[in-house]
Amino acid sequence: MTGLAISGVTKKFGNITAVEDVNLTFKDGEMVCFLGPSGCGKTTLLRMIAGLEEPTSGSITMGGRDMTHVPVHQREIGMVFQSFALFPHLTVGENITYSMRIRGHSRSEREDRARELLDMMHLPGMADRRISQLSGGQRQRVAIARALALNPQVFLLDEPMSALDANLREAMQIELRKLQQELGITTVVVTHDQTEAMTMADTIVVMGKAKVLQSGSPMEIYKKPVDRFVADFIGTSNLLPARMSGEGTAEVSGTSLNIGTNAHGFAKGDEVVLMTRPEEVFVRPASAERPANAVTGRVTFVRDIGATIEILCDCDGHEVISVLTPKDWPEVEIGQEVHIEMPKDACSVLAP
Ligand SMILES: Nc1ncnc2c1ncn2[C@@H]1O[C@H](COP(=O)(O)OP(=O)(O)OP(=O)(O)O)[C@@H](O)[C@H]1O
Repeated sequence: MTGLAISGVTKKFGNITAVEDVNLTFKDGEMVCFLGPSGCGKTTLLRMIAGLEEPTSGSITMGGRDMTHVPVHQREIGMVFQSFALFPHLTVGENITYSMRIRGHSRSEREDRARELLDMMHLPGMADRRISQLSGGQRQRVAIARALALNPQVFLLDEPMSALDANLREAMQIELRKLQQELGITTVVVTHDQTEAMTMADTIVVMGKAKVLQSGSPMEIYKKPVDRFVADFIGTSNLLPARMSGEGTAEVSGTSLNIGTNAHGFAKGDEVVLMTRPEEVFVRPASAERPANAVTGRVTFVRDIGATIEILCDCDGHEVISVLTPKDWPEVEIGQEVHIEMPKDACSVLAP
C-alpha cells in the first residue's frame, strides 16, 4: 500500500528551476536510486517526497493518498541524511528512539525497540555508548536504525555513503541492499555514484538539469541508454560518430556495420553515434581473418589487471576500449593494426 507516485512535480527556488515536470511511479518494496551530477535536483526531489520542501506544482501520493501538502511528521517516512545528523548529547539508544519519545512511547518500549534495531544493524549492546565513541560506519548504522524506529512506509537516504571510506562504502552498499530486501520497505537513495546505484537499485532514475532523462533497471540503462549523457554517466562506453546507411546498417569510418534493429527512430543519412560497451567488443590482429562486423584501429595501450585485460585502440581519431578476460587475449602489441569486432547486438545508436 506504499506505492509512491510523483506526478508533474516542479520545484522552483526564485528563478532557479531545481526540478522540472518529474513523473515517476514506484512499486511497493522497490529500491530506487536517483542518480545524476551535482546540482541536477536529486536532493530537492527527495526532500519533496519527505515533506521538507513543497512542490511549486504537481503532486506526490503514497498508497493512493495525496501527500503533497502533508507535513513531514505525518508522512511515515524514515530519512538518513548525508551527515547522519545524530544528536551528540544523546546516547546511541536515545538517538535511535528519539522519534518514539516525541510520540509518547514508554521507556520499556523504546529500550526493546533500540535493542531490536541494534541487533539488526550488527551493533548489539551499544545502546549506552556516546555518538563520539563510534566509528563512521557505526554512526551510519545508528542513523539507519533511527530512521527505521517507527516502521516507516518509505525510507529515504541522501548520499548515505559519502562520509565513509571506499572499502566501507562498498560493504555498506551490499548490507543496506540486503537489509532493504529483508524489510521489503520502499526505499529511495540519492547518489552521484553509478556503482552504488548499480549495486543497490531495482530502478535507477538518471537525472540531468532538473529533469528525469531515463528510468529503468540497472541493466536496461546500461544496455540501452537513451542518449550520450546517460551512456557516459553509467559505465564506460565507446562512442563513434556514424551515419545511417540503410535499414539496420550504419557507416563508421568508411565501414558499413550491421546494427540489427537497434536504430529505431533514425533514417538513412542521419548522423548518429554508435555506442558499444567495452566488454562487448573484441580485438583481433589485422593479420587474422577480418570478423564480419568490424572496424579497423591501432592499439595505443594495454592494461593487464589480472582478472581482465583492457586494450585501448585508436579508431580514426576516436578511442575504443575493449575489456577482455585473459582467455580471449588476442596477443596484440601497442602500435599494432587490429580489427575491432562490434557484434550487431552490442551496437546501440544514439543521437549525436
Ligand atoms: N533552498 C534552495 N534555495 C535556492 N536554490 C536551491 C535550494 N536548494 C537547491 N537549490 C538549487 O537547486 C538546484 C538543485 O539542487 P539539488 O541540491 O537538488 O541538487 P543535487 O542533484 O542534489 O546536487 P548535489 O549532488 O550537489 O547535492 C541547484 O541549482 C541548487 O543550487
